[in-house]
Amino acid sequence: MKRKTLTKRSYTKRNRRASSTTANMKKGTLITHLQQVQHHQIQSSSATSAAAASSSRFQNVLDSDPIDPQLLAEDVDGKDFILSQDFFCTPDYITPDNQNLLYSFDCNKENIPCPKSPEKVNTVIAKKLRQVHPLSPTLSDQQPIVDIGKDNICAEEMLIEKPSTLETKRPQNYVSQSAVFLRCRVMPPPCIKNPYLTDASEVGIDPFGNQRSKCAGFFAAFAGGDGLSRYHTDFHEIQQIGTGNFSCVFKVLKRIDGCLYAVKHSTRQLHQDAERRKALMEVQALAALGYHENIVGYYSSWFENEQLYIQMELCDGSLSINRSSESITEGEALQVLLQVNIFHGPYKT
Ligand SMILES: Nc1ncnc2c1ncn2[C@@H]1O[C@H](COP(=O)(O)OP(=O)(O)OP(=O)(O)O)[C@@H](O)[C@H]1O
Repeated sequence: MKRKTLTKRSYTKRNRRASSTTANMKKGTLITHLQQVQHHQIQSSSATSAAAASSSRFQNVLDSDPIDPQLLAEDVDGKDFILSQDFFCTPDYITPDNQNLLYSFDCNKENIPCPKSPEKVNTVIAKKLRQVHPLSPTLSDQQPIVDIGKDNICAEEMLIEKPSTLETKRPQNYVSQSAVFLRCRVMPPPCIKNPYLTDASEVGIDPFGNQRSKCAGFFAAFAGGDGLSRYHTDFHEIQQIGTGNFSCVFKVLKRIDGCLYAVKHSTRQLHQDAERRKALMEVQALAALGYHENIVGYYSSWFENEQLYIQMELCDGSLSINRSSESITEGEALQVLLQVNIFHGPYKT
């Protein structure tokens, strides 16, 4: 950062040129420079009081302690000598950033009209939208209106229209900010390919498929009444792999971790508390059992659209015994019995 021998009130063009010259002078020309400055300060009829004081201080220094120009020239010669404000007893001012403004500002003139502050613009102000967490408690419908294109929900590029007294009319094509955030919240993320799974590619799904780019159409197909679907937000449904008495089971890809799971959900809506509690028993049993190689793994469960969803480990092949025509060996039969027995108590040999 440049430092200059610039007093606060010496913003005249002439003083600035002198100061600038001083700042640029670094080596071996001290005497010449001091004489020039002294001459300039004395001759200048338009010098300010601060400049005059500075000049007289400088004069005092020269008068009280005369310097042999020859000695000083020898001293200085060959050495880096920075002329600092310490020598001139002027304060250290850091170069202002907006010097252009100062150049055009002549402090010698009195009654300078104060520059007008920019008038408050009453028109629409375009502003970059701050990224706010969708669940932020500060969100409300009272916040500025967001104008977006139909399919463009990229929050950073959205323009906020500030309420204006002149513009009482809302544009036709607007949605509230909270609605936009809600829409962003439920937009499903891309399916991520899990690099730790060697057979992940066999799923055959474009992990960054086009489903996320057109969320409006996407949710029209899936969402329940409230437009939210955890199932479709978190999972990509691949195919149905089984049906039970009261449920159906789907092979799904979890978008965030790129792994395959089975999600089972009840086929009908569970309106009554008693129905829900009964359905939950399966979940609670699975959760309580914990991990066992012979028990299907349990991950999570939730109610959605009054249906119970259970996310489970995806088992190879079908658990249904639909091989009635095929004979099973005694060993296989024992294995099945063993696995079934786990649900009723520890197997003892
Ligand atoms: N985790 C899983 N992995 C692979 N396939 C599964 C899984 N869970 C269930 N299935 C398939 O879905 C079918 C039905 O599932 P499930 O056996 O849990 O239903 P159910 O208990 O018979 O039905 P309900 O719970 O409605 O009485 C199974 O026979 C099996 O083919």
